[in-house]
Amino acid sequence: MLKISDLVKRYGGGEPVLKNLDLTIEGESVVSIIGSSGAGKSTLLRCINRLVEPTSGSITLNDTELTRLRGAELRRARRKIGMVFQGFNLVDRLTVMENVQSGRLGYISTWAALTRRYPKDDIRRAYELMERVGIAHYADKRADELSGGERQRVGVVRALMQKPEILLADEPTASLDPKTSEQIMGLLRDLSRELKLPVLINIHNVHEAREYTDRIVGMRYGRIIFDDLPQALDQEAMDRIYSGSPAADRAGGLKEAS
Ligand SMILES: Nc1ncnc2c1ncn2[C@@H]1O[C@H](COP(=O)(O)OP(=O)(O)OP(=O)(O)O)[C@@H](O)[C@H]1O
Repeated sequence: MLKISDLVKRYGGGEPVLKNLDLTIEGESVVSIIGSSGAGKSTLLRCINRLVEPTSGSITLNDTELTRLRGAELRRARRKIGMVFQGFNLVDRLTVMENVQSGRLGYISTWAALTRRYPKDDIRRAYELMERVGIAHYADKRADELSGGERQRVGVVRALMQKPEILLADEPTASLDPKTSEQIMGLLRDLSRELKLPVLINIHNVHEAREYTDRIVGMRYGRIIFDDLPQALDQEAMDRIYSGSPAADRAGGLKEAS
């Protein structure tokens, strides 16, 4: 379970961009965060894995209070948080298998990693996961020879190799065409169920949030102003979340979804 309490983030001396946020996510649910550009969605995700340092408040993942950790303890705790990125963040010149195994860095010795002598169990797990997401036949291909959807599948497998306790996805479909986007969203939803893994997705596409996630959290000016089932996201709620924002901010809104 992820529990965020009274989270505040202020960059420099300015206004807080996260204002006393409370959010709890239980296992096996896929939660999307929507909101206009600048609402604080990425900052929230980055506070969870401490890429951004919260100003105050607490974030607890299962029994570990992430906000208190420093140094080696923080590095250990970060391994429990899988991350999937908009731009995939693969190493292009490495193979799919090498990219996937980089999810085990921090678990295996530097020597094993440098000489590509991955433990047998890690190779078995990598093949199982690659098989599951349909990229096992690309194991020896260079990452830059794959399509966007295939690259994102590599990104997902790399994150799962960490055996994470939660998966955070920061705009995971923003670089993909609509059909591939839906496949990746469907995959994240199915993996969440199969692995009993909570997944938190920062997403601009409201249609995908409604179709593929169990719960939608709407942010505006650093606050959560909507937190409900997808079917509760009606026009009035959309207007509250997006009023005054450019149309592009509500990509795939209610009209396109219906
Ligand atoms: N490193 C930083 N230093 C200063 N201000 C920042 C920094 N990162 C983000 N901000 C500000 O914090 C606010 C929230 O940004 P954030 O990126 O979290 O929003 P977002 O909802 O993810 O937006 P988008 O959908 O455009 O990615 C914005 O006003 C942004 O300018």
